Amino acid sequence: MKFEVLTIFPEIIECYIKHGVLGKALNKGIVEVKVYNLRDFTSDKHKKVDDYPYGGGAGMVMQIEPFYNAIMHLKADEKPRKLVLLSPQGRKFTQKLAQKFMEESKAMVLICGRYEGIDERVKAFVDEEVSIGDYVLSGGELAALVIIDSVVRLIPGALGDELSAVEDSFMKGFLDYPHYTRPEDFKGMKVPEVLLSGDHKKIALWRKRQALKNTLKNRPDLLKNLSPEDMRILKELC
Ligand SMILES: COc1cc(COC(=O)c2cn[nH]c2)cc(-c2cccnc2)c1
Repeated sequence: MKFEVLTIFPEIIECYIKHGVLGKALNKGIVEVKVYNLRDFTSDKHKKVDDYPYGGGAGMVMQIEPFYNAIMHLKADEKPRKLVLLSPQGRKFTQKLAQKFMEESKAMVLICGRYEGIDERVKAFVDEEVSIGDYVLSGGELAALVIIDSVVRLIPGALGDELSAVEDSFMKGFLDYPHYTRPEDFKGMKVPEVLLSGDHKKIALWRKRQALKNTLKNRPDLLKNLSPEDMRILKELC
């Protein structure tokens, strides 16, 4: 899978992708990330990318020309790609959408805005407008990294044998169970006995109960389409 990122701060993306799971996936050749500086697609000596908003108002708006020039440059190879604009106004990004992007897109262009936003006419060249949450960031770069990270984790082989995205809690429709590791007793805070029992059936049941308990407490909105067994456990918790 290939990600092409349009941004005025390429170093934000380049720094992050060298580390962890993404770094390994890049080294394995499972994913490719190319970052383009929008200032390289300007036509003035000051490499201007923003201007005052028509109609007045606070702040600056990013101009269409650098985005247009960059998108036309990418499209010159005539390869299919999904163009995604990161914005607070976009449709909500979820694990389900990450799965859809991984399954359907061989290449994605992630378009990062800053300032008060970008010229609305850029959207004529975009396939999707996506938000990672109900808050305003200083720029789309963090949102682009969230999308790259969550989609790459789903690519078969990206996580290696030790991890599996399929096991990720959101893939199962609820929050994760608690995790513990050594020491068994930290200043009197002990690891739950069941996890030391070696009884894998009991451990699995305990983990399911804990996951449902956490989900009921923090994200009841996720509790739908439960299996009869999960519903039974949930009823015990209520
Ligand atoms: C493309 O237009 C944008 C993009 C961004 C950066 O992205 C996010 O904030 C984001 C992406 N997913 N969830 C949030 C921010 C603004 C913006 C800034 C100030 C006031 N109002 C809007 C505009």
